[in-house]
Amino acid sequence: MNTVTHILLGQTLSFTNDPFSTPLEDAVKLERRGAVALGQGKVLAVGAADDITVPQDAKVIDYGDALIMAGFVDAHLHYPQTGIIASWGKRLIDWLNTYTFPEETRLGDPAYAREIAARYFDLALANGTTTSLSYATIHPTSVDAYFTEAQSRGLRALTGKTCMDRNAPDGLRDTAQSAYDDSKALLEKWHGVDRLGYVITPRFSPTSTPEQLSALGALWAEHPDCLMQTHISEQHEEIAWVRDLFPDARDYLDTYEAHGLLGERAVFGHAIHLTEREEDRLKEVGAGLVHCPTSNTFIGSGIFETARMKAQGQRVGLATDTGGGSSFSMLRTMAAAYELGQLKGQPLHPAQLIWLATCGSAQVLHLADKIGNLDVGMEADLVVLDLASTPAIAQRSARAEDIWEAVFPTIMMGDDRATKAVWAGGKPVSL
Ligand SMILES: Nc1nc2[nH]cnc2c(=O)[nH]1
Ligand SMILES: [Zn+2]
Repeated sequence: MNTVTHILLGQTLSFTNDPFSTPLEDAVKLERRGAVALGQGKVLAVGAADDITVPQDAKVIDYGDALIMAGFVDAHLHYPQTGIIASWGKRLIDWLNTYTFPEETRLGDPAYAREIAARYFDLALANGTTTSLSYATIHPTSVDAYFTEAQSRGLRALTGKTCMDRNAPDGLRDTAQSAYDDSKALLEKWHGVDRLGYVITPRFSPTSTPEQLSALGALWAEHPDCLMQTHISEQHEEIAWVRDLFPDARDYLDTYEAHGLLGERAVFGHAIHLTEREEDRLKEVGAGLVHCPTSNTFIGSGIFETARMKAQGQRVGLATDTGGGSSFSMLRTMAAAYELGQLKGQPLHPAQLIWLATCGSAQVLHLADKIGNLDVGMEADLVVLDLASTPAIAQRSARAEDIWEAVFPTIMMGDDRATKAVWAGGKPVSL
């Protein structure tokens, strides 16, 4: 028997289809005065408040005009870079060497890794992000720190030990064999425990030898239910470097494919400057591409063409890429995606932006049957957004003529002040 423990009242937003390929009226279900019934960590009912019966023992929480929707799913970030977010003036390779690698070295200290993991989840939850797919550092204890923190908060969370056996400083390199052994041990320890998922994680081709890529490809073949995440085609200098390092590869994607690191459960961060062959192959395989718009402008990488990639039939998610990205907020990230779309003459509709930050990312993570949408049977990970969280936003949303005009000012100008409440696994999160 499913016992309803909580009824949440407010405006509700659910997706019934992908708004990139389906007209809005058939893609989104909105209730002006909606209700969500929760119990056993799941969504048990969603509908018009008038249509939902409130069991006697259920606690009713009325959020007024606030928007109740699925919690945000951040499909690519680096929790170890929390402390160096917003570091000035470098492009990718310089940025890695100057800011990132020294900070990631510090996470070799398990106590520091625990401190940063806790800080990261505090910030993510304050911004309404309920699931994060993060990179860890090369240190196995950095994976333990992240999973332990997520587990204690009841979160669905994913990460993996970042593997690098070349072109990284002393103290931040493993080997092909130790990357395989450590990843395997962590996978066996954490994958499928509670709401946690292990992700096989070669950082990117420049920091892995062909031997290491092959070792991780072999591990993935032994555990095909895991995701594999890495970076691809973020900056032109990086692509040229990959060409030098892998002279026999057809292109950047081939450096992964040749080593068993391409498949439906692959999650590629950035994917900005792809060749036609790479785009065709990624689509054929059904791999996930993750758009990281604040990172792409912050590091000066280029413009991912979201609308074009979606029209091609690519699987696309959205992410902060903290700390190359300049924010912990998926609202800010949607705003950046909108602005980049404008630069390409392809403005994304607010429904498409929200879909990317929830359903789209969940699809890339192969978790769309569990998270990323407000629907019966889904895990109860929710964010409740105040659509009038600042005077500037409130005065604009006050004259809105429909929900999209009401929500767009929060997408463009909102931050953690818009997070009225967060629910994770059916429980309220204290913010
Ligand atoms: N933005 C970003 N790109 C990368 N490519 C390889 N590592 C990284 C990283 O940490 N951040
Ligand atoms: Zn990244």
